[in-house]
Amino acid sequence: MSAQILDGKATAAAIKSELAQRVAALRAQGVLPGLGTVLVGEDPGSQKYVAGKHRDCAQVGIASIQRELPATATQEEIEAVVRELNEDPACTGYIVQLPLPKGIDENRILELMDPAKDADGLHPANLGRLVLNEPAPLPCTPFGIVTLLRHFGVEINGAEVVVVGRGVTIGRPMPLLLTRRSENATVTQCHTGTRDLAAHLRRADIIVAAAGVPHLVKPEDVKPGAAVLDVGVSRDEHGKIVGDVHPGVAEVAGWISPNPGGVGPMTRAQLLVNVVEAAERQAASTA
Ligand SMILES: Nc1nc2c(c(=O)[nH]1)N[C@@H](CN(C=O)c1ccc(C(=O)N[C@@H](CCC(=O)O)C(=O)O)cc1)CN2
Repeated sequence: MSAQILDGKATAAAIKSELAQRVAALRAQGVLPGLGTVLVGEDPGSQKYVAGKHRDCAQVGIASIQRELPATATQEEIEAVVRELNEDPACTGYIVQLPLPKGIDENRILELMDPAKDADGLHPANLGRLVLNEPAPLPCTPFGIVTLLRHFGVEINGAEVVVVGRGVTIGRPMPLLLTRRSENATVTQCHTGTRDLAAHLRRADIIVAAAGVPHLVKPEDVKPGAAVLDVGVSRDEHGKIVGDVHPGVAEVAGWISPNPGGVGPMTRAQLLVNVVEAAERQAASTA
């Protein structure tokens, strides 16, 4: 039997149509949410993701502010753009597209952002608030995964979840979201140093595969009926996406997120949620 599809594209469309109404309400109060993006370099994947973010903004009525720098940009030049967006009143939230080119101190750039405008939830103060269980913008991909699972009624409460990966955008924050009382999952974090990944995967009710290793999760390593989220993005020689999950997993799993069309569109939708919520907070504080 084939797994049910965790359709991120359709779920994101529903989120965006609800957001369009909230943006219209903000505009009626004279508040115009504006998303800024900082893109450094010419990585085709990053260019595509940023373009998608601005397409989404246009759909829901959020203004777009785009800053692009060449791959040769210095730390100081990137920091100058970050300082400018911190001060720009038209920019109510923004992101710095990651990864930044080699040699750039990414953490220093994230630290420089105004945490009140951090639409990615990656500023150290916001990650700290997540650890402390305080309200904060949530990192978009983990937030999108939780929303997707909830939307399709996949049981998270009490589930054994295995997260594969330890990067700052997904692997590190994902267990923080899943172990909140509202989600109540038990999480095992695996990574390239994990000795017997298959043994962990076989016990999981939910697998979040975010290692960037093509077809790392194989059908024989998945518990029948498990929910499997494919976050990995590698490319074949034609530029086509190859995920972390082997296609044969669809015959064993109970739920599977397509890739593309699963977690990617949810990442973008949750970014807009963060932008709208920040604008709503700003509107409330000036009312
Ligand atoms: N500042 C950030 N940088 C990065 C993040 C992030 O959350 N914040 N996450 C990833 C990339 N990412 C977001 O920027 C992202 C990945 C994928 C998609 C997406 O819509 N994918 C489509 C397929 C697009 C394609 O064909 O390549 C899909 O899955 O259907 C959007 C955003 C790293 N950097």
